Amino acid sequence: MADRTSLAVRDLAVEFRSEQGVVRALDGVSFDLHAGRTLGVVGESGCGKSVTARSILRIVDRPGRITAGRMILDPGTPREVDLAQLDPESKEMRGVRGGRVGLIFQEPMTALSVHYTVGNQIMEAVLQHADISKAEAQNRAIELLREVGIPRPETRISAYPFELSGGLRQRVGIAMALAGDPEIVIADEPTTALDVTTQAQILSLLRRLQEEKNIALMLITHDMGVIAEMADEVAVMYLGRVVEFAPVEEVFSEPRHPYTRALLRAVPSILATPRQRLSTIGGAVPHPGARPSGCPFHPRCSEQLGALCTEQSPRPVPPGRSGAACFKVDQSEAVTA
Ligand SMILES: Nc1ncnc2c1ncn2[C@@H]1O[C@H](COP(=O)(O)OP(=O)(O)OP(=O)(O)O)[C@@H](O)[C@H]1O
Repeated sequence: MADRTSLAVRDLAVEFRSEQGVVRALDGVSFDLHAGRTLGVVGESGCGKSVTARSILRIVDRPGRITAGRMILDPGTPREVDLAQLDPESKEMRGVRGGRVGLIFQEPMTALSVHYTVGNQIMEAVLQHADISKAEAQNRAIELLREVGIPRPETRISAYPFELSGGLRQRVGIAMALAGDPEIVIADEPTTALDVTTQAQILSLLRRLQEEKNIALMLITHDMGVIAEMADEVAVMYLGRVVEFAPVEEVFSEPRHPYTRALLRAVPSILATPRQRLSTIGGAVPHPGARPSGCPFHPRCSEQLGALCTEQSPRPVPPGRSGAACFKVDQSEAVTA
């Protein structure tokens, strides 16, 4: 199948301004999402994963603001639109949110109300994006519940979310995300709140649905295990930047950025003995309001090259290409070129 780009994000910058100062949560983020493929977005807490997702859907919390960049949905087609230019409250953006782009939350109750049955809520979501009758929407809701593997969907549509287990609730969350027949689905830590067995089931469901519907999936996680299992390509984020981008095999077999290597060292290995301590990354992620000069990772980097890294900012990874924003990588690639 042709490699169709569903979304092209370029040089995206987001700032939160308050009396305490300006926090640059995203600092020139670029990547593409492709139909039928999964982009895994990984990084420690606070690196900008959720703000990236929320920017695409134009639901960044106040006082957050997109200050630069483009987010082109369906580039090069008659349906092309720059989401960064749309009014978040406009009809067009409401059609994108939950329609052309679906969102799966870590906690499904974020998307669900306790006051309505799951059937009513999915029907409502279907009706927002399709001009069909209520009876047709109800059939579609049952069909969606079946697609996400909910047993006896004809009776389950009458259940309230709190009557369902965490795993079934997340399946309903996925059904909600699919209600508008999206071409892109953004899943923000969709399995973090679940036990390991349920996590595996939900990931395999996501993979099956993605393949069947040729969805471009953006999967946000802090878990390298989830990345290994699900991603085709990986964007590693640090302090509001994509510091490495590569196909998943490359990220695991030859990680380029010192930060990616540190993340991989922090993953527990099945070969480790119970007493072997987990490697953790030294130091904490600085607050984006106090961004270090030069390469933002330099204060924690064991491989830094002195003034180059402390004073200058490495080039961002050009979208669509494998690479790392790192002077050491630039130097070693120059030597081998
Ligand atoms: N509502 C807000 N007000 C002020 N700053 C915010 C707000 N939301 C996010 N930020 C800033 O944006 C940065 C990135 O946040 P984001 O939630 O995208 O991180 P994340 O990588 O998704 O982390 P986590 O894994 O903990 O969800 C944060 O460090 C914070 O400084």
